[in-house]
Amino acid sequence: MAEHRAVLSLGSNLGDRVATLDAAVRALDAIDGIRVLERSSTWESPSWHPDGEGLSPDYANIVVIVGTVLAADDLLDALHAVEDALGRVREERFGSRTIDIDVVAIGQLVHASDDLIVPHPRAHERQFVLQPWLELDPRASLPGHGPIAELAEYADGDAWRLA
Ligand SMILES: Nc1ncnc2c1ncn2[C@@H]1O[C@H](COP(=O)(O)OP(=O)(O)OP(=O)(O)O)[C@@H](O)[C@H]1O
Ligand SMILES: Nc1nc2c(c(=O)[nH]1)N=C(CO)CN2
Repeated sequence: MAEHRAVLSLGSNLGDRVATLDAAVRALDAIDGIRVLERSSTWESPSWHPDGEGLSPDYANIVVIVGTVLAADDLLDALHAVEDALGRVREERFGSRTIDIDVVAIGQLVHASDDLIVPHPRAHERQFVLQPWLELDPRASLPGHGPIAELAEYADGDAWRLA
């Protein structure tokens, strides 16, 4: 399969957040079929949860752009393997975690299987995704939602550069 570009969002709000993000980027790059092409700086934001913001420790988030020859569902499996290797425990939905890796977009693909929805259904409203992504690719657009520069003007919440 030809290589395509995928946008990934990585987040951590437990332990040494930046060290975990660094380890996740290295682990992604080490996978056969995935190459890390670009990495944003680290952004911090209050934890988002459907019940309210700031109920758990602040997150550190980055966006990474990878080139991959993996099919969408295989890419998700590879991300889960990295999460598992870095000690993620799957507990409650939207709960605290050492590492979370989401597929934000794969080129202009629109895809929905039982396990994977692309674009990510909440990415367009998350500053902790839009701000680091804007840093890497200010002209990017999210299929079905439009230019991320416009989405960032309306998205709720706050995110600030950590490093
Ligand atoms: N674009 C996507 N990226 C990652 N996981 C996805 C995506 N679409 C669907 N999923 C599914 O969502 C399930 C739950 O993922 P996860 O635990 O990361 O959710 P969450 O991080 O709590 O919430 P959110 O997805 O809002 O960040 C995964 O097992 C996966 O099958
Ligand atoms: N700020 C922020 N909040 C979150 C994040 C995240 O990456 N950043 N991930 C979550 C996983 O469901 C839930 N809440």
